[in-house]
Amino acid sequence: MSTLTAPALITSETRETPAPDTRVAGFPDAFALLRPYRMNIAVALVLGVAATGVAAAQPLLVASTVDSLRGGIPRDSVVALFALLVASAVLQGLQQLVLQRSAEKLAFDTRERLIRHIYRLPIAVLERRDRGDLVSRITTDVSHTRAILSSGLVELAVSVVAVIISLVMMALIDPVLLGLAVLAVITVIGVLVLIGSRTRPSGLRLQNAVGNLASVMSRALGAMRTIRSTVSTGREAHTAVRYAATALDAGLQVARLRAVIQTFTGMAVQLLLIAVVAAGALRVASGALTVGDLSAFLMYLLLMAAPITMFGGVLSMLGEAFGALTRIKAIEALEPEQDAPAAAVREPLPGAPVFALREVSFRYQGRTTGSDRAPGLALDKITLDFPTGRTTAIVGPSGAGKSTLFALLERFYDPSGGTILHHGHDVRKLPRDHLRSRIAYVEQDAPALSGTIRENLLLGAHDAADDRCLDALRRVNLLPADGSADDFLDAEVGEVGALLSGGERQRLAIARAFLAGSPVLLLDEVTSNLDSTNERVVQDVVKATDGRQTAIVIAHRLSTVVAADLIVVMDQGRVVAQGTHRELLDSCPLYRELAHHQLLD
Ligand SMILES: Nc1ncnc2c1ncn2[C@@H]1O[C@H](COP(=O)(O)OP(=O)(O)OP(=O)(O)O)[C@@H](O)[C@H]1O
Repeated sequence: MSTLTAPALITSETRETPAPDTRVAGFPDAFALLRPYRMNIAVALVLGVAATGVAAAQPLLVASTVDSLRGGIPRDSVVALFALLVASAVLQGLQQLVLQRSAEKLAFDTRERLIRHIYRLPIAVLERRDRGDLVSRITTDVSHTRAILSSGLVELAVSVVAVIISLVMMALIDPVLLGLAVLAVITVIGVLVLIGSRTRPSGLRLQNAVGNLASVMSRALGAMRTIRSTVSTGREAHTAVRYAATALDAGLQVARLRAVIQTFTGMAVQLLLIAVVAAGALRVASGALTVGDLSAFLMYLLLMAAPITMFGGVLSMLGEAFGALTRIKAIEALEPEQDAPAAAVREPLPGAPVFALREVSFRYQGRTTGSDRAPGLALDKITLDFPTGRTTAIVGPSGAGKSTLFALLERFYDPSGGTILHHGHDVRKLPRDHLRSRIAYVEQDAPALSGTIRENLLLGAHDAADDRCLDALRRVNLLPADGSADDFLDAEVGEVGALLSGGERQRLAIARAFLAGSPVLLLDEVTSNLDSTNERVVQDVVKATDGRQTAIVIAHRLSTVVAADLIVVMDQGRVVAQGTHRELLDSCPLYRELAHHQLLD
C-alpha cells in the first residue's frame, strides 16, 4: 500500500493567478464545444438511428422465423435476416467513422485554439504559470476532451433512441413482461446516474494531478545540472514521485468508480435477463406468448440493455472529459495581450528620441519589496530620453531595474504609471508587433531555441539567405576556424541551447539581432559570458552606431560601454545620473565607485 501523500509544494494550482472561471465544466460547456461539428453530429445521429432501426427489425424477423421453423427452414427470412445484420453493421461502422474523424478534428481545433491563445498570453501571466502544466493541458487534457464526441454524447443520444424503439416493440409483444423490465431498468439507471455524478470531481482531480506532475518534471529537466551538483537528485525525484502518487490516488478513485459502475451494470443486466426469461417461460407455458414472441422480446431487451451497459461507461468517461474541459476553459478564460482599439502604425515625429520615458513607474504583480525609497516599485518615476541613432548604456547595481526597463520598452509589461514614447508616440497607441519588429532584443541569459543554428538565426529574419546568416555569425566571431561554415548552420544547439557554451549562446543571440537589422538594438548584460576577445564584438556595436541604428546596452563591465554616447546610472529603480564616462566620473559617486571596482579610473 502506498504511504506517499501529496506534497505541500507550490504547484500550478497554487502559484498561478486564479483563473476567472474555475467552475467544473458540464453539459452546456460540452454542447458549446460541439456546436461547430453539429453537421457531422447530425449525420452520425442519423446513421446511428438508422443502424438501431435496422437492428430493431431483426427480432421481428427472428420471431416469425422461429414460429415457422416447423414447416422447414424459411430461406427468404434467413436471407433477409442476414441482410439486416450486414446493413446494421455497415451503418454502425459509418457512424463510428464520422464520429472518430470529427473527434480528431475537435482535438486539433481545440489544440490550435489553445496554442494560439497561449502564445498570445501576456508575459506576466505566463510567468505565473507552470510550463509543464500548460503542455499537459494541450496534450493530455485535449485527448480526454475528444472522448465527448468520439464515445460520449452521440452514443448517449442513439442509446435513447434504441431504448425507445425497444420499449415500443416490447409493449406490442407483451405489456406485462415489459412492466417488469421497465421497473428494473429505471432502478438501474437511477443508481448509475448517482454514481456517475461522483466521477466528475475525481476526473478533475486526476487531470490536475497529471498537470502538476508534468510541471514538476519540466522544472527538474530544465535544471538537471543544478539538481545533480547540489546532490538533490533523490529529494527532487521523491517530489516528482509524490506527484505521481497523487495522480495514482486520483486515478485509483476514478478506477474504483468505474469498476463499481461496470460491476453494477453487468450484474443488473444479468438479473434483468434471468427475471424476464423466467417470467417469459411462465407466460409461454400459460399460452399467453409464443416461443417466437419470447425470442423477439429477449432480443429487444438485449438491444435496450446494451446502451444501458454502455451508459455507465460513458458517464464515467464524461466525468474525466469534463474535468479536462474545465482545465482547458480555465486557460481560455485568461485575457490575451491585446492592442488598444486605436493602435496604429504612426510616422515618427521629427526630432523625437527613439524612446522617451516620462515619470515611468512599474510594480511587478504581487510584489511588495523593491527600492527602499518606494517599496514595491521596480521602477520609480523615471524620466529619460534615448537619443535616436546613438548608443546609450545603462549601468547600475544588481536589482536597480535595468532589465525591467527593457521589458517595458518591449511592452512585455505596461507601466503602472507614466508614459513611454516611441518617436514621440505613446507606445500604447502603437501595435505591439510593429513596435517589437523595430527592436532586436538580446536577453540577459540569451536562451537558444532547440533546433539548428540556422533556425535560431532566422527567428528574427525569416527569409535571410545563408550568406547573410554566415555574415552575422562572422561579425560575432562564431564561425568555426576549420571552414565548415555551411555545416555549422545545420548544427543542433540542443534543448535551450545546452550544446553551446554560455558565450556561444550570447554571440548567437547577438548574431540573430544583427541579422534582424532592426533600427533599435537592446543588449542586456551580453558581456557576462564573453571573454575579452569577444567582448570587443560588443564594444564594436557600441561604437558602430552610425546615426541609423540606436543601441541601448545594459552592462556590468563598464569597459564595454565607456565609449557610449550617453551612460545612464540607475539605482533602486531610479535614474541617479546621466552623462558621458568622463562627466560621470566627475559628478556621480556611484559611477565612480563602479568604475573604481573595475579599475577603470
Ligand atoms: N518577473 C519578475 N517578477 C517579480 N519581480 C521581478 C521580476 N523581475 C525582476 N523583478 C524584481 O524587480 C527588481 C528589478 O529587477 P531587474 O531584473 O530589472 O534588475 P537589474 O538591474 O536588471 O538587475 P541585474 O543587474 O541583477 O540583472 C528586482 O527587485 C527584482 O527582484
